[in-house]
Amino acid sequence: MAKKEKPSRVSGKPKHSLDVNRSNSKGGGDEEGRSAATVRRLKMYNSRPKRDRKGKILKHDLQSKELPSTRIEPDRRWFGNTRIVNQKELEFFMEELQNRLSSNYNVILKERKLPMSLLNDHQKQARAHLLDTEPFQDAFGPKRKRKRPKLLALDYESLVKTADGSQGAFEQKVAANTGEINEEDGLRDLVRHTMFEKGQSKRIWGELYKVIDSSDVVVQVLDARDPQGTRCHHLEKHLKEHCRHKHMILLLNKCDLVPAWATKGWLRLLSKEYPTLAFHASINKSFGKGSLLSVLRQFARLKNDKQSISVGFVGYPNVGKSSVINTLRTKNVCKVAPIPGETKVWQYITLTKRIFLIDCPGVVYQNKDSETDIVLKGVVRVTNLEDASEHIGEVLRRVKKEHLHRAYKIQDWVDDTDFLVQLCKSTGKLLKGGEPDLTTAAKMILQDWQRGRIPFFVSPTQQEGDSTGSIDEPVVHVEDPSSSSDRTSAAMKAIAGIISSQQLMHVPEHKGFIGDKSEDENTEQPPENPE
Ligand SMILES: Nc1nc2c(ncn2[C@@H]2O[C@H](COP(=O)(O)OP(=O)(O)OP(=O)(O)O)[C@@H](O)[C@H]2O)c(=O)[nH]1
Repeated sequence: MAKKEKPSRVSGKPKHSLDVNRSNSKGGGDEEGRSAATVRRLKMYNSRPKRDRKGKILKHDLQSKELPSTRIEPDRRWFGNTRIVNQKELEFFMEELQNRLSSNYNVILKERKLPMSLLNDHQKQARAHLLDTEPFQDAFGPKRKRKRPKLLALDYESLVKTADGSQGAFEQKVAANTGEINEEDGLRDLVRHTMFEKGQSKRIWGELYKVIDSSDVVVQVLDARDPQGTRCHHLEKHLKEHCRHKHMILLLNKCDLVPAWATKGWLRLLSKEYPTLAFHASINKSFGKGSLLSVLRQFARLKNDKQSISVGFVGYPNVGKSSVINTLRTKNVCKVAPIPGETKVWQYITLTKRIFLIDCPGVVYQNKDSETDIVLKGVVRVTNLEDASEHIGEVLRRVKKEHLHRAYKIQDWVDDTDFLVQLCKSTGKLLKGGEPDLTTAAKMILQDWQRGRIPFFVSPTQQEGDSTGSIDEPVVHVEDPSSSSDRTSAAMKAIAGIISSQQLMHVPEHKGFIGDKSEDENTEQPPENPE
C-alpha cells in the first residue's frame, strides 16, 4: 500500500519535487513544478512488485491478495478493437442478450459498443411467410398497401406478341447503326464486329468512365484534321447530364498538319460550345503548351477547396492523347505509337503537386461511319486490314492531285487500281512473276494518311456558314452556380482570356499547305483540301 503522505508545511513551499501537496494552480507561485496529479502518477510507476530470489512476486500494490500472482500474456489482440469468438460463444451471447432484451426491467447501457447488427442478423434472414394469408381488402382493395407488379403481358399470347414486336424494333435499330440492312450473307457483319469495332468494347468504355469519374477537368483531344469526326457527342451529353460540376475543354491536336487558317476557323467555331485550344504535341517543338498549362492552373485555382485536381485526357484512338501528356511533362511518360490502341488501360501521371493527369485508351462511339471512314479516322491498325485497296478510292477522292503527285510522283491515273499499279511499279512492290502487290501499296498509302504525310483536312468553312472571321468571346461554362464567387469568376475570366489570346497567336501549319491564299478558295466538294 502507498505510504501516507506527509501534510504540507503551513508556511513556505514544499521542498521535495515528489511532494503531492504542491499547488495545481497555474497562476500560482509554483508554476514550474509538477502538479499533484503528475506526482501521483509518477509515484505509481515507481511501485514495483517485491519478488523473492527466484523472481516470484511476494507483494505488489496492485496485486489482489486472494488471487495467486499472475502475469498477463502479451498479445496483439489486446490492442485491436476486434475479437474472434467461436460460434458457441456467439450463440451463448445472443441468447443472453435476447433474455436481457426481453425483460422490461433490464436496460442495456452502451448499446453502441455491442455488435448489435451481428446479433440481430437472424431477424433479417427470417423465413418468408409463404403460407400466411392476408385479407382481400389489404391485397386488392382500394386501400391496398402492396405495390401492383408491372406485368409485360396478361397472358402468354400477348407476351409472344410483345416479344416479336420488340425484336423487330431491335433488329431495325441495329441495322440502322451498322447501315447493313441489305447484307444477305452476314459475312460483312462478322468482319465489322471483329475489326471495325475497335475502341467500342465494354472494357474500353469502362476505362473511359473510370477516367471521367476520377477527373475534375476532362480534356477531349480532337484531331485538327477532322475535329467533328473525332468528337464524341455522347460523352459531352453524358457530362452535361450527369456531371455538371466537371469542366470540359476541347484540344485541337496535330494542328501542325493543317493550314493555320483552318485551325483558327475551328477554334472560332468550337469555342462557341466549349473552351478550345490548339495544340501541337512535340517534346521539343510544341505549340499551345503554355496556354494549356495556364488553363489547367486556373482550374486548379478554381477548385482550391481540393488538395489536387485530376485532368482526364479522352478522345478517339490515335489523336495524340499520350503525346499531349508527354509534351506537358517534357518527358516520355506515356507510350506513344503511330498505331491506334497503344494505350490499353488508364494511367495516372503527376504534373505538379496540385495537378494530376490521366491518360485514357482511345474510345469510339458507335455511329454511322462506314468502314472506310473508320480506317481514315485512324481507328483501325492498317496492318490488320485484309483488303486495304478498297479504301484507296476514297483517299484519292479526298486528296488533291497535286499533293498525291508530290508524295508519290505519279502524274495521272484512271482509277484507284491504276494508281496502285503505277505506285507498285515505281516503288518495286511486285509479287512473283512481276504481278503488282496492290495490298502492300494500299497499306503504304493508308499508313502515310494516318501519319499525316498526305496533306488532308476537313474545312471549318462548311460548318461555319457565313462566318465573318471575327473572334467571339469563348464560352466558359460555370456548371456549379453554388461555387460562383469572385474567385470563380476571376478564374473563368482568366481562362477565357487565355483562349482568346491563343486565337490571335501565330499557329504552326503544314508545309504542304503554305501558299494557300484564303479559305474562300476552298469551296469544292468535299472541301477537305484548300489548294
Ligand atoms: N504531326 C503530329 N503528330 C502527332 C501529334 N500528336 C501526336 N502525334 C502522333 O500521333 C500518333 C499517335 O499518338 P498517341 O499519343 O499514341 O495517340 P493516343 O491518342 O494516345 O492513341 P491511343 O493509344 O490509341 O489512345 C503518334 O505517332 C504521334 O507521334 C501532333 O501534334 N502532330
